[in-house]
Amino acid sequence: MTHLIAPSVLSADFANLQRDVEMINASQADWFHVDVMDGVFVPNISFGFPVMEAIKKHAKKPLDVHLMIVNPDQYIERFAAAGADVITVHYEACTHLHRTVQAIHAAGCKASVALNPHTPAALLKDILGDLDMVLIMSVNPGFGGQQFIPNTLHKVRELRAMAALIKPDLLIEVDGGVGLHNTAALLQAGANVLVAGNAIFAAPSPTAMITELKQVDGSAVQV
Ligand SMILES: O=C(CO)[C@@H](O)[C@H](O)COP(=O)(O)O
Ligand SMILES: [Fe+2]
Repeated sequence: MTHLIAPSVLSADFANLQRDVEMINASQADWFHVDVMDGVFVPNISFGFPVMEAIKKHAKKPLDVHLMIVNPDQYIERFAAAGADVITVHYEACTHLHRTVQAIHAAGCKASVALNPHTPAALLKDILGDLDMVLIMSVNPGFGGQQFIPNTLHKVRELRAMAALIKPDLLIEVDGGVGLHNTAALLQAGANVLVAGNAIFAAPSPTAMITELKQVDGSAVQV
């Protein structure tokens, strides 16, 4: 499988949301990355169900929903009903993570767990076999446009090695500060889903940037 590109709608122009959704539909992007922030788990509030439903109404590609909220269990079914295809919950927000993952699957979605920059990949060992994806945060969650934390590369490599034994087809998504400068290295380390917000929406041509990110070949890079 070649890698997937998931533009982060958080960086879109919300006053022209339909235009930006159509741009992603017509581009080589694979998923819509939808960042939900509650102002408690992270120091920012983004949007909730009405905006997500508006995105879903026009989106022709899967919705990859990144829940930066406390008590995600309370809302799994509603996010599934609002059109989520992949649901990511944070390791740091779930006391009974196995139960949460089961609830995501029962709601008909792919299940994914996100790790904050300080959370070791090894903590997922006993649940990896139940996951479809792991999201590695390469910035502290809460805002778009932040700088990539370099230790992420090491963490992706470590997780890919762990997954080789337990879950070889695991998707590894990297989220935060991703752009043309680090895409090849991330692919080489073992990532296969890349979220990009600022790199795409601040580019002179977002569509062309998506094509460029999609065409990066990680095989030739040494990291
Ligand atoms: O989850 C988050 C931030 O918490 C991300 O999805 C960002 O929205 C990515 O934006 P860039 O760092 O690529 O600008
Ligand atoms: Fe995100």
